[in-house]
Amino acid sequence: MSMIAAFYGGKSILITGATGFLGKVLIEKLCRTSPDLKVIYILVRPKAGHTLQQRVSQIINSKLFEKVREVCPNVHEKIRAISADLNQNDFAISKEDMQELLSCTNIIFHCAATVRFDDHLRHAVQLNVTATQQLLFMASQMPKLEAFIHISTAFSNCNLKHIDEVIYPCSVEPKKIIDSMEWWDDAIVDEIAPKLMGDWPNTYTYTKALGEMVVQQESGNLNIAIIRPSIVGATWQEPFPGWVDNLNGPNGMIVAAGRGFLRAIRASPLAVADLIPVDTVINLTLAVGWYTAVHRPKSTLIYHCTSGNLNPCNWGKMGCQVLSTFEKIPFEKAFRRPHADFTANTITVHYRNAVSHRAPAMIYDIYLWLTGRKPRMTKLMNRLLRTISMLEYFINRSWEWSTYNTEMLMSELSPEDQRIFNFDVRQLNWLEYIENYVLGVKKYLLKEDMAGIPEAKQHLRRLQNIYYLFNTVFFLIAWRLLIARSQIARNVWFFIMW
Ligand SMILES: CCCCCCCCCCCCCCCCCCCCCCCC(=O)SCCNC(=O)CCNC(=O)[C@H](O)C(C)(C)COP(=O)(O)OP(=O)(O)OC[C@H]1O[C@@H](n2cnc3c(N)ncnc32)[C@H](O)[C@@H]1OP(=O)(O)O
Ligand SMILES: NC(=O)C1=CN([C@@H]2O[C@H](COP(=O)(O)OP(=O)(O)OC[C@H]3O[C@@H](n4cnc5c(N)ncnc54)[C@H](OP(=O)(O)O)[C@@H]3O)[C@@H](O)[C@H]2O)C=CC1
Repeated sequence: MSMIAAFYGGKSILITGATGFLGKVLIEKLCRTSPDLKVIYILVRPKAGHTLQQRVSQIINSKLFEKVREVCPNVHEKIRAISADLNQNDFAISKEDMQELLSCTNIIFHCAATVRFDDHLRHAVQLNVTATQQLLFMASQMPKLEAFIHISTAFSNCNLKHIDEVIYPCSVEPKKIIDSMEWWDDAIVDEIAPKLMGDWPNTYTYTKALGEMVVQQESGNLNIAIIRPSIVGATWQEPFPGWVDNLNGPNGMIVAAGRGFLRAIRASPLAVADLIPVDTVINLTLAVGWYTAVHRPKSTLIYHCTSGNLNPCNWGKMGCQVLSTFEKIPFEKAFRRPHADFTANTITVHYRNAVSHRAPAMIYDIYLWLTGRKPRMTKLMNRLLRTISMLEYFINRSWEWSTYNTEMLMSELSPEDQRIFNFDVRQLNWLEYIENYVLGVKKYLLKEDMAGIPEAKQHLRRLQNIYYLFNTVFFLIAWRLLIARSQIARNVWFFIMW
């Protein structure tokens, strides 16, 4: 019998960020392995014209929950959506709901965050720092609370090269920043942000570091643990390989490369690609929840959920495998035949952006304009280049994360739990994982049918022929202009003809 699965039986669990990438996989695994849990409270905001109930139904009826619907047919009754906005005071939760949460919750998993790199500092502080502080305050009023698990990121200290499982202080106290945000106007925040952020590359990583400090400072008597995943990718094994549903991190780049938009990216092929499958993160999270509640460690433990020091893979190997998977499993509606490489220096990057990214987009827009359609490719390409510029920081450096606590926890699990809640990334076969990842992007993110593969291959052959034709015409025109202007070129031409 799994001790972890049994532990969650009969429990009332509160999850923030339940509608996000990690949140959905967390609920899925909880409901599948502990169908006898009492209730999962999820804090959800109405969004994009959907009510809370519609949002929950969408999740439960999705492909990801296929197995859960078999194991736990009453899953609808297990999940109780509570209307909440983490940007509001008391999260705008009604009095009755708040009362129920305070009196019943046993475990909290805090996943909600803004993961945008370019978010305004005020908004990032509000969600990643102030909301964490408020949730801790709520937790301190919960008499039945056994554990509070905070999801952070391995990049919260990306300004360091070697990172231990400890909290590193930021130069300005988070409380001071929270207070200042109340009276600083946006102009002041914009001016002061670079100074506050120092060598953090974006507001996301900086505010996640502040969030950890808040957890440490406000932990009081709570049983708290922090999990720091690196770049979270598609599922490795559960509930099935390759599931992914957003464009964050590598996902958007795989789409852009597979559709032929992405031709070159500034990256160090030898830098470690510290990817971690989302089901591995969730298995560790559930194991940490159990361990923190049952063993009650004296201090707040931090768990690195990374792959680099146990089973490293670099961007070069990953890129090659992504491209070779496109040969077998091409994406539909490609703009150009997929082909991309890594560039190293700034001059090459500018050259490749002009020649391989902007020029084809402009040519295609001219074609759209000439055929009476709205040009859109240049705009799309500019967006892609902006996204790449934000990701570059993470693909040109390597970090070392120590994983003592994570390895300690692995050794504490029974063989049964090690199997059901596997977070041993040493068993991961990268080539197989990446192939399933690309396949998952095609099936679950782009919603493409496998039956369309022959047609997609034919489309790529057509694109190849257009490419050859275009190059031939371009070469002939260039050559014709050259021989019209240069005696040497004319001599070469007559020599060849002769
Ligand atoms: C030797 C051979 C070499 C071969 C090379 C070829 C290889 C191919 C690929 C290999 C993979 C390499 C990839 C490297 C990726 C590395 C990632 C590192 C990430 C480190 C993360 C740290 C981990 C974390 O803790 S947090 C989680 C990560 N967070 C994010 O990723 C968020 C990043 N996103 C943002 O900050 C924003 O979305 C931003 C700034 C990028 C874009 O903002 P903008 O306002 O312009 O757009 P949005 O409003 O967000 O969206 C508008 C529109 O665009 C669509 N979109 C969004 N993101 C992407 C994207 N990445 N790609 C494509 N499209 C995107 C979005 O859906 C919207 O579409 P609509 O139709 O308008 O709704
Ligand atoms: N994805 C990754 O690569 C990594 C993620 N992490 C961490 O994991 C956690 C989860 O990330 P991930 O699942 O990828 O993120 P997502 O962006 O997919 O999900 C974010 C979640 O937070 C919720 N949320 C955002 N703002 C509010 C608000 N004002 N009120 C209520 N809920 C809100 C979102 O709800 P809604 O659906 O309404 O927007 C969504 O459920 C984060 O803490 C992140 O820092 C760490 C390392 C890597």
